Amino acid sequence: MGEAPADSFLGDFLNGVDLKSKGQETAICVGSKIYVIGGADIESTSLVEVRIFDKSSGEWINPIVLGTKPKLSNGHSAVLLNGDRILVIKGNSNSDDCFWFLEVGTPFIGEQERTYGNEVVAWSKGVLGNVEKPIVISGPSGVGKGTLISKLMIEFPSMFGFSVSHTTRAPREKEQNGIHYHFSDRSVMESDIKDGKFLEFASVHGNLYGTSVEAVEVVADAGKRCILDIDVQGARSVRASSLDAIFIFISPPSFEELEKRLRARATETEEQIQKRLRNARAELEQGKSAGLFDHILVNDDLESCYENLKKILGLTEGVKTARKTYPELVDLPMEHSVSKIDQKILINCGAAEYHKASNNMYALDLSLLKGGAPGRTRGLNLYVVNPSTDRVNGDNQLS
Ligand SMILES: Nc1nc2c(ncn2[C@@H]2O[C@H](COP(=O)(O)OP(=O)(O)O)[C@@H](O)[C@H]2O)c(=O)[nH]1
Ligand SMILES: Nc1ncnc2c1ncn2[C@@H]1O[C@H](COP(=O)(O)OP(=O)(O)O)[C@@H](O)[C@H]1O
Repeated sequence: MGEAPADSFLGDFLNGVDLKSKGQETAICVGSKIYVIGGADIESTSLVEVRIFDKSSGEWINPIVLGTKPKLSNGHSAVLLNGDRILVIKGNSNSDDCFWFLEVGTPFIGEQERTYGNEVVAWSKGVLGNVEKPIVISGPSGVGKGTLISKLMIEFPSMFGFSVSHTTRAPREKEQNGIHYHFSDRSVMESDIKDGKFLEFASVHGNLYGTSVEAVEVVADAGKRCILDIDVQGARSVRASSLDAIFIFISPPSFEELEKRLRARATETEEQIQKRLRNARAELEQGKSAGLFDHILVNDDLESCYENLKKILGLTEGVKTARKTYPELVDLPMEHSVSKIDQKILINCGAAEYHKASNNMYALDLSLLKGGAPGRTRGLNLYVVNPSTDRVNGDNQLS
């Protein structure tokens, strides 16, 4: 327990201005709560601390803090967005590490608070620029998901990356750890799931499978479009998550053909084949669930199914490489001020001599934000503001 922040400290935002840069600590008011963000040891670049002052009870709360915490230098600004997350802009850092989001009231936070029965906040790193939507591919065992995905990865190596799942099942002969799956102990996987490291997980054919947050984010960090090969339960969980994806269900031409393929692959014992076939019937039913899959593809002739998959993904003749271009890095100085206009944040870096005269004012456009905790927050766009015309200059977009 401690004292409430001094009135002068809170004055501005209590008058309706939710911006405050105090160097070491910022305080943002959300409803009846004040979120105080700052380094405990401001002389070092310590990990940031978050405390909450509850105005109605007059008590301090130490929340459960999820996600990777940013290291704060002793200058940062904070802005409340949409009433459910706080944008924290670090001074003295460049644009691939200066934008962070502290989620305080998003659906993810609501879910976590129900799980923990405690006040929860979560950090999500902000990333400039965008990547195309991840692709979730589901379908019964033996339908040809892996075959279709390898064809895509071979034809478009720089465009797609595979989300490497964790599983407790034993590796097949040709499978490599870290490439096809992260083969894991059940106890380790269960403990990581408890720690919030997984985007989704499910028990499939008697084993535990799951997509870690990191598995998806490393692909996007590399500027690639992520492909997830997960079962229908996993697809449902991803639908409910912050990951905005395209959902494709692969269906067999007939149940007999599915059984034939599964047997011909010769990777499972008879008992495992029987289990997979039993589960296939339920999966084929669930694949038709309203609102779950955006596309259903029948994998009869492999080549024509692959052509249809490419069409769905917009891979017409001539498209061979990723469309993403990496944003230019920008250094933000320790001293800067921020103001919010609609979905844009104006960042004024002060003295013109610090930067080139034309580059000391930026606008951060947040209108296309995507993702969020437990993953990164993407879709941030940073523009140079031209001081002579005093408007956001779209031509100078840094991405
Ligand atoms: N929910 C979920 N399902 C997964 C994940 N990884 C793989 N699966 C699914 O688990 C099922 C079994 O996969 P696997 O053991 O590789 O066998 P296969 O489908 O017969 O090749 C398939 O339906 C996969 O789509 C995951 O991370 N999460
Ligand atoms: N359209 C197809 N026609 C015939 N065989 C196929 C077709 N698609 C895939 N296969 C074969 O079926 C088996 C199962 O395919 P796989 O990609 O491993 O399925 P999944 O990943 O969905 O379990 C493999 O031996 C594969 O070569």
